[in-house]
Amino acid sequence: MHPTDPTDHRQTPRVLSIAGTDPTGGAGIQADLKSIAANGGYGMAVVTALVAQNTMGVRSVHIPPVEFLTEQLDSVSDDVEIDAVKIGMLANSTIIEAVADWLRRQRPPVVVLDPVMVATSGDRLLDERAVDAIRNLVRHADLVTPNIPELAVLADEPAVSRWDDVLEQAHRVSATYGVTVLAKGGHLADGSASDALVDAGGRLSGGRDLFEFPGERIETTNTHGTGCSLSSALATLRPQAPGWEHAVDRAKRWLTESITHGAALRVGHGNGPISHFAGLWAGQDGAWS
Ligand SMILES: Nc1ncnc2c1ncn2[C@@H]1O[C@H](COP(=O)(O)OP(=O)(O)O)[C@@H](O)[C@H]1O
Ligand SMILES: Cc1ncc(COP(=O)(O)O)c(N)n1
Repeated sequence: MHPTDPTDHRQTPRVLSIAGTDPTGGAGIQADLKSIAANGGYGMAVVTALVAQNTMGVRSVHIPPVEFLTEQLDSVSDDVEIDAVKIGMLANSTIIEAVADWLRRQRPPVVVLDPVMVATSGDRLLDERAVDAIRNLVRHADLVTPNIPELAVLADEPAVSRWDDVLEQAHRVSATYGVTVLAKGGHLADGSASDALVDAGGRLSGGRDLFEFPGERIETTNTHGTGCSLSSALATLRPQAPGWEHAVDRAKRWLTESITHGAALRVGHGNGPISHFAGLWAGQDGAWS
């Protein structure tokens, strides 16, 4: 039963995305809102940066004054009880500080941080000088979801390419920052796309420090926004699930189906988007009454 069923007293999670934009709808805030809806949440969004981008790359970035960011954040939290927040593109250290300040004042029960640094196209989305600030922000999160290059930056170590090394690096990041880590294997070169939930403090169910989520690489170029979509799905599912591993298991199954059906959308000429509602649409027969 879905939580919006009036006979069901569970609350639909109210989920806030704090992120940049993608006018082609595949990544950033636009992807987050679709992902939150597809996973049973009520989506809200605060924009950190306006990004002129498409499936082929980033053209330019416009950053509104930081006071306006704080005004947006307070507008939401002064009015709405937020069950979970997903933080994505933050662009520079001034924005990171403003989000950290707001978290100190208004911390929602679930905070997922996707430490966005570089787009799939290779364009930078975080100022190189802001790396220390993002490392500090990790300490405010419950879950951080780095891809392999981002994991290495957080660890302040060279990037690794073997899965066992990824797990060890994720363990060190978890211990250093006191945070649960979802290490994402989408950048592995061996035909797999496995992820792993790692917590050096044994905060996972049963006091475990590792849950692995094996996955096979789908042959597709529709991977724009996979990280954005996964982190918002996790922020949405965590308030509904008994533990992080349950949320990751469901999110990964949903993401795999959404990646599989991305190409059918025929959006753009580069790295296309995923199909966030493929599972929902599969249940519709298409006949008009
Ligand atoms: N080609 C693919 N086939 C299946 N799963 C994928 C593929 N590419 C990425 N994923 C999955 O998408 C999610 C995002 O992974 P990744 O690409 O590593 O992060 P990011 O989008 O932040 O760079 C992970 O769950 C990863 O396993
Ligand atoms: C505004 C914004 N945020 C994040 C990404 C990264 O996307 P991906 O999930 O493909 O790494 C992006 N391209 N644009």
